[in-house]
Amino acid sequence: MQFELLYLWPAGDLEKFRLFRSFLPRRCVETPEPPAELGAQASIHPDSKSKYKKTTGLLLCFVSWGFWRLLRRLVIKTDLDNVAGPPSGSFLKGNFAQLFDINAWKFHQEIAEQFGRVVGIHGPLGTKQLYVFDPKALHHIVIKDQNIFEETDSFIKTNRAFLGHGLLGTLGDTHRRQRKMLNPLFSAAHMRHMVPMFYDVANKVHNAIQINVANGPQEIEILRWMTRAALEMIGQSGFGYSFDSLVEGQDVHPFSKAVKQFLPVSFEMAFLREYIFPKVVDFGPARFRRFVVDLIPLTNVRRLRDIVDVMDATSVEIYTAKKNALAQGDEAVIKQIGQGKDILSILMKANMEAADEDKLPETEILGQVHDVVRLPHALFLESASSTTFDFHRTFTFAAVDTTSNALARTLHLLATHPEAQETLRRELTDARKEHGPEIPHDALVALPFLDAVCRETLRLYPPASFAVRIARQDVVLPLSVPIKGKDGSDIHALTVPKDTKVVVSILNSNRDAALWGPDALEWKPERWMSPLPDALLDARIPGVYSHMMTFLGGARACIGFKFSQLEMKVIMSVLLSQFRFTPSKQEILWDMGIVATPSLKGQPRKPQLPIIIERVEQAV
Ligand code: HEM
Repeated sequence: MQFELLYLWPAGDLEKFRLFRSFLPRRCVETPEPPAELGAQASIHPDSKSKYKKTTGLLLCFVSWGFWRLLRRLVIKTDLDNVAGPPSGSFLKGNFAQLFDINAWKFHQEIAEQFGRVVGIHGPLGTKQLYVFDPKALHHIVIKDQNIFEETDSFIKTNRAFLGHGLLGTLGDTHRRQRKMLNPLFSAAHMRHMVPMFYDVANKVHNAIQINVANGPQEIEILRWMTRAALEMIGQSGFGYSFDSLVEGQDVHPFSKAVKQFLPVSFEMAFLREYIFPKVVDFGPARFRRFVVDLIPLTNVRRLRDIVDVMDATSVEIYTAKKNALAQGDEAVIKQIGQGKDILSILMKANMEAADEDKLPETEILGQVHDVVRLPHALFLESASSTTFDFHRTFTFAAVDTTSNALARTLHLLATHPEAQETLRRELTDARKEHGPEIPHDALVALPFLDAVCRETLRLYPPASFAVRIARQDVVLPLSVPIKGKDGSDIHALTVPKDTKVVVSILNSNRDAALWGPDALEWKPERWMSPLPDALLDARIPGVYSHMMTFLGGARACIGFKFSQLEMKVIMSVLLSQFRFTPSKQEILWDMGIVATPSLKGQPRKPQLPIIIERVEQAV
């Protein structure tokens, strides 16, 4: 088929037009160059009428097919039609806007209270979806039938576009291979090695705060410090790279700002991410997609592009520095790589030790910086980078926002629960008296109240409130407790049709009063100091962490959950033993987002958590 270009090009921008034309398939290159003055022009080939007819025919077929799919969806009944749920918010978006709003807390709570553990919700254009926190159904989704309930295309494709081919952007065998290689790095044994470095970072944060509060209590924006600390911890232990000196007044690494903005900006584009990106993300070569992205005038798209560029440039910088040091025979670096303690080193070490025939090609390690063929998915990442960079981006992104916001939440809760704060301080002070200021790994993880505070915070306030999966084939989803169908029947299991999206409600699973007891909505660290309710133990929640879904479960559970526990505990042991936290007078709102983030009521949304900090007298 021959294409004819009908162009409406801005006057005077001939260079851009030529670049655009160079991306077109060869058969389109006959496109005439526009007249010098450009402007709104139309060039229609005299023989083109029949071609337009063909095109119109094709378009009609496409629209009818879409219409048929839509009609089928509306007419053919499935088990999902019998599941009760809230009315649709709108035909175009279904319940999307209510579920994924930054203030969606109430909606999530209400649908759980009103409809129970399996809720029928509306997707865009009349599609049916499920919202689930029934324990047996969760077990099937994340463990038993995890190969059927996969991450959605939007999750995989957009993560791949923004973060590359790391764990968050891959499926199936590639994901399994990566997981197998990385799991040992997150074992309890390996975590021990990280403790001294974690203390080093925590002490620097302490020193920076100490300077501010030397003359009395001060209101300090603590989320910024938690983000800097979390980034530094993953930077050093993950990549042997220091992002930040953690000194007040010194410039924060641009990467730190980029990571902090990544999720809020992504969340603002949730609908686009979910329903539009997956359709366009594979279109044409990466350079072309990047060219198109540069033309899109939407502020959020530009912000996201710039954020991803910073993340990409930093990853390239880190990798290249190690690579060059290796090439020049820098003994210190080679020794460090030989020890294989950080993620990047593991990749490099594996390659150094592999037999010749098994060695990863340079392109896979160094990255096909301009190889747009091997990374056809890069949308924002013009420099289509390597697996190694992708690990870097994936981990910094996954590790920083989640843990820093969890830490900020914990400090905020302790500020609003002074008794719990004092109990914790006493426990930490005693331990420091016994073991010294850097409580060793085994003693630290065994502190019962510290552990209870972490668990309870991550139960009631999981940083990620939900995860979304899609059924790749028709599948039966059994339930622990039957639900009442709209027709009054008892439903023990549902046949979930292929392509149904399922929202796993981490939030409501963690707050299920039938399992946790009538005080499930209260923050009570003490609940972890006595045996947990039998109902909870019998329910067999499939989460990797303490009967909770906070870190999910199965093969795609959070790989860093022990890492995050340890860094939280180290930071809290240092800060709580020396500072007292009280709430700011400013009202804090927690935006649900992809990761729950604090901001100030009545002010333009900006992630921040002011908190009043003072030095504890006779701190140990
Ligand atoms: C409180 C802190 C954290 C929370 C609540 C959290 C939560 C989660 C959740 C819910 C998922 C599953 C996402 C999905 O499949 O939809 C996940 C995946 C992941 N997390 Fe975390 N995370 C935390 C900290 C960390 C840390 C510190 C790291 C790294 C050091 C990390 C690395 C990852 C990675 C790489 C994945 C993808 C795993 C895979 O698909 O195989 N996370 N996390």
